[in-house]
Amino acid sequence: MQDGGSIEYGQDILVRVHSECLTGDIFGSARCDCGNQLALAVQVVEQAGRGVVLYLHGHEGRGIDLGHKLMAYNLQDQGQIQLLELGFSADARDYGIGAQILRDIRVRTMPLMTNNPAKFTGLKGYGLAVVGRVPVISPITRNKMGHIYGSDLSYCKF
Ligand SMILES: Nc1nc2c(ncn2[C@@H]2O[C@H](COP(=O)(O)OP(=O)(O)OP(=O)(O)O)[C@@H](O)[C@H]2O)c(=O)[nH]1
Repeated sequence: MQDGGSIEYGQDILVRVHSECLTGDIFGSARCDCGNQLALAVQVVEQAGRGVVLYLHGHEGRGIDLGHKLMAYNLQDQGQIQLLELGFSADARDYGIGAQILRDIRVRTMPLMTNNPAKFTGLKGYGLAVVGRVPVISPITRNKMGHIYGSDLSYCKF
């Protein structure tokens, strides 16, 4: 967790709740934009002079864990999208712990840095309110570009 500046009364605190991604965050994989988004979030908080970057463990592969994510990547490479058929959820992440951590450090209302509207509902409750969304538009990755330009394989969407 990076906490830049003072939280004071916890109002309008810029927050990024980042799901762990070993391949993207640590190794800079171009299969997803996680690494770029993390770097951008840290930079935006630094520039704002105040904010929180919360790095959530247990979220790897959108909650299906690293091993299954790597299996998904292999299936992608073979041109198959079978993870849902194998019984995995499209998004198994739980934001309860993240919400409690934010509450603990006295965040109350926050503009949230995300491109995913599902995070809004996940972080409600525990006395927290999401009062706006700040898009996290990071440099496009090679694989995402492939997706935009017509590949059938959504790089992160299963
Ligand atoms: N299941 C699955 N998860 C992936 C894949 N590629 C990256 N991830 C994971 O997806 C998580 C990030 O989810 P994203 O959909 O990129 O973004 P988000 O967190 O929902 O939304 P943002 O706040 O906009 O970043 C990380 O935990 C990554 O490890 C993939 O191909 N399949």
